[in-house]
Amino acid sequence: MADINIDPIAHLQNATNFSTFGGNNASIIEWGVNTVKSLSYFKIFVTLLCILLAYDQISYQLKKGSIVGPKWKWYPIIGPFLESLDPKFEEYKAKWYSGELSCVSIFHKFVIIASTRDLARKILQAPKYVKPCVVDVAVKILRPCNWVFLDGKAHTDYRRSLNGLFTKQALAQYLPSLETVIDKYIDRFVEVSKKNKYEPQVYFHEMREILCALSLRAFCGDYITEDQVRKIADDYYLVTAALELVNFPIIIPFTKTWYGKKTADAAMKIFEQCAQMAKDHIASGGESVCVMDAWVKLMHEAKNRDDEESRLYHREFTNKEISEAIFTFLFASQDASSSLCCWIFQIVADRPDILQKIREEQMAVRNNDLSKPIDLDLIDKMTYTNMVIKETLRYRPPVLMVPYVVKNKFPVTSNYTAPKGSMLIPTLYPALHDPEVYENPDEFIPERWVEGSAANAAKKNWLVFGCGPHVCLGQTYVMITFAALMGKFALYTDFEHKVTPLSEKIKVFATIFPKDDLLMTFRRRDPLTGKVSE
Ligand code: HEM
Repeated sequence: MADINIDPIAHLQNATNFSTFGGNNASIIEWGVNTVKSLSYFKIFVTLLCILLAYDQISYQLKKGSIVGPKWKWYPIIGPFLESLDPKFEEYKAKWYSGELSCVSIFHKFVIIASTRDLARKILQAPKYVKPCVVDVAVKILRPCNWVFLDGKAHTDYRRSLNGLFTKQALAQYLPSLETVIDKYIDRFVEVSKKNKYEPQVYFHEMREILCALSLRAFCGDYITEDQVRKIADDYYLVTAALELVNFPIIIPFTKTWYGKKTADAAMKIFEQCAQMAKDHIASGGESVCVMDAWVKLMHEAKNRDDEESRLYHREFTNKEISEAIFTFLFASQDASSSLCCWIFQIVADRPDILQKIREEQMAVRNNDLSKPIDLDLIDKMTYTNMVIKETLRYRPPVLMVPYVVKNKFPVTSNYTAPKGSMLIPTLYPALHDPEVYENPDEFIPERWVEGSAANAAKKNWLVFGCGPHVCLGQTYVMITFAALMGKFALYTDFEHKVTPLSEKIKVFATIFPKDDLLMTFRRRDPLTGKVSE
């Protein structure tokens, strides 16, 4: 191969001409420059590559310290990047059970996975050292000024102003709209099955749609039209795809991230219009029936008060700000809630005894009076249905891990300090499958949640919704919505699940889903007689 002379580095020599180094130093520099000059581009490239590879390995070893992880970065620079494009639940699981702290390095990112209950809690409750970590492109899609990117006191203060929108009292106002959506989708699911001659078919997409419709009705009430709900529900998967863990950080037209941003912008535009309608409605003395109304009402009422709570609403939240916050609620809820929905229908359909108990409870809490609308009082009495929801969340926790980034060097254990800039991921699954707390953790046993049981007492293990300053804002909403949803579907439909070898296998798509995408049929059922009609 022909050597190519190095002219481009002539500037190095020029630099030495200005130096004030003594004789020895000058000759060393001269030697260095001459050596470099004698090299070809190819040799320089190879040398730089070797330095880069050595740096990559040494940096990995230093960060890894004593924790479990590959001895070397077997695939230099990229690490297990290709595997992370198609995450496998079994591989995650192997990682969690390989040690309480384990690591991988992908490109420049050093990732530490914490898999015990206590370490997960310690991290989630350490805002001094960590903050939630999102993929780079999330900032562009959710917009940099969005409240979810606030940290420390700014986050705590903003969060306090949102907590009021998801209290039980606030949620009670949204229940009538939710019941309307549930009724509509009961008809729809039966219709879809009927069209398919009651042959089992994939219901994964229908589950995502019903959850999106429920959320949008709860957040925006009737300000959002049916068509807008359908459009957002249809397109939302583009946002999920754009925010996958591994995605290109720059938005290039016609790529996944571009479609994701377009969808998010269109949804936020609709939410902005809804926010204005909510402001007009509350200003004219209207009742609060959705999250937007509740938010505007809190602002309205705060004008004449000066207590600590009211002071949180003393400023006017703009329509844009409200729309961005509402989008974060949708973003936080859509995948996790759809995951829960798929699993609960599959699990209950596969266990007719459990379905029967839910039905009996649903009739009992209504005193056999089916005209009774769902309210908080009714939900509070649904003890068994609630245990089934809790057990589904434990057995198949939608959120497996919550990525955080280390802001300041963090002594996670007495032997290991997580370096600044690394990604630190508390894992929720092992705490929820801890055999010391949950006997036979891989079995689905709703009864383990009876009042006074070991599972109920082990509050520290209940990490389904995280803990600490970023604990899930929507957890009570989830429990109430699913009690209403499961209750009505159990009463008014007869649903069957087709079990395949993939049904119990877990597919990771932001959250977790049955690998066969949930094959089901729904038939109409008379709640009083139990008669099923086609
Ligand atoms: C089954 C359904 C859901 C599950 C399993 C779930 C789980 C979680 C988890 C694990 C976190 C992170 C907590 C932490 O970092 O400590 C979180 C945060 C959050 N969730 Fe949920 N979630 C669900 C549904 C919802 C719904 C319906 C909403 C809508 C209101 C919601 C709103 C949020 C928000 C806004 C945050 C971020 C809170 C903050 O940073 O202050 N989630 N959720």
